[in-house]
Amino acid sequence: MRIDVVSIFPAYLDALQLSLAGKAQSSGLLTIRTHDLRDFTRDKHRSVDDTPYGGGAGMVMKAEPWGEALDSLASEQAVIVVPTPSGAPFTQRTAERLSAESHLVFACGRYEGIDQRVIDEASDRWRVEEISLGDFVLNGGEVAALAMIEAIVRLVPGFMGNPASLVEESHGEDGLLEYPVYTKPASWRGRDVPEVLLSGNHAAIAAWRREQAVERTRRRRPDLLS
Ligand SMILES: OB(O)c1ccc2cc[nH]c2c1
Repeated sequence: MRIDVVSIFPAYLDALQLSLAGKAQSSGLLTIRTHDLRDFTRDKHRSVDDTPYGGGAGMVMKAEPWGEALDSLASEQAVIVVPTPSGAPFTQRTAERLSAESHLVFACGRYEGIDQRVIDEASDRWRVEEISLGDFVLNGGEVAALAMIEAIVRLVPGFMGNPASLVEESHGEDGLLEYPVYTKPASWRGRDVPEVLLSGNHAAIAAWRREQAVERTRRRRPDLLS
């Protein structure tokens, strides 16, 4: 999988070179490249924003540099992912679906957003997905892109050292939250690990974990059970 990220703050995405993402890149499983939108400007001031038509507070990202950036970076099969508070919710299903793509281009907006004509023109040429990380507003798309990319790449076959660790995660196929987990010591500050987990009775452990997952989901996310 190839991922390109375009931003006026490309250093925000340096974290992607760490941990698993870095390893996957050295193994050739994954190629992640970040790009400075200002490198696609043509004026001496390297302008990326201007005042909004119709008035209003803040600035809007200019169409020209974005058009040049997407022309240069997006392959025919690319999916252009635009993090935005006005997008469709990003869920584990979204991550699963995008993890099967060969090329993702993340367009990280700032200010009041990107000139709508960029999205409209791109939509005539590539698949474009405007996606929200959640019902809150960040100052730009970079943090959302970091979160989405991590959720996506960990699902790419061969990325995770132990694929089995993906099976019983929150928001997995059963739609439940993860059960509570414990490790040594068996007693800590007067709190003991649940007996069943020390029993060696795998059927009983599985049943307890399922029960805990359902109960946790019912308490914290009843919407997932409806
Ligand atoms: O909350 B967000 O995901 C988000 C994404 C993009 C921009 C651009 C300006 N503010 C933004 C917020």
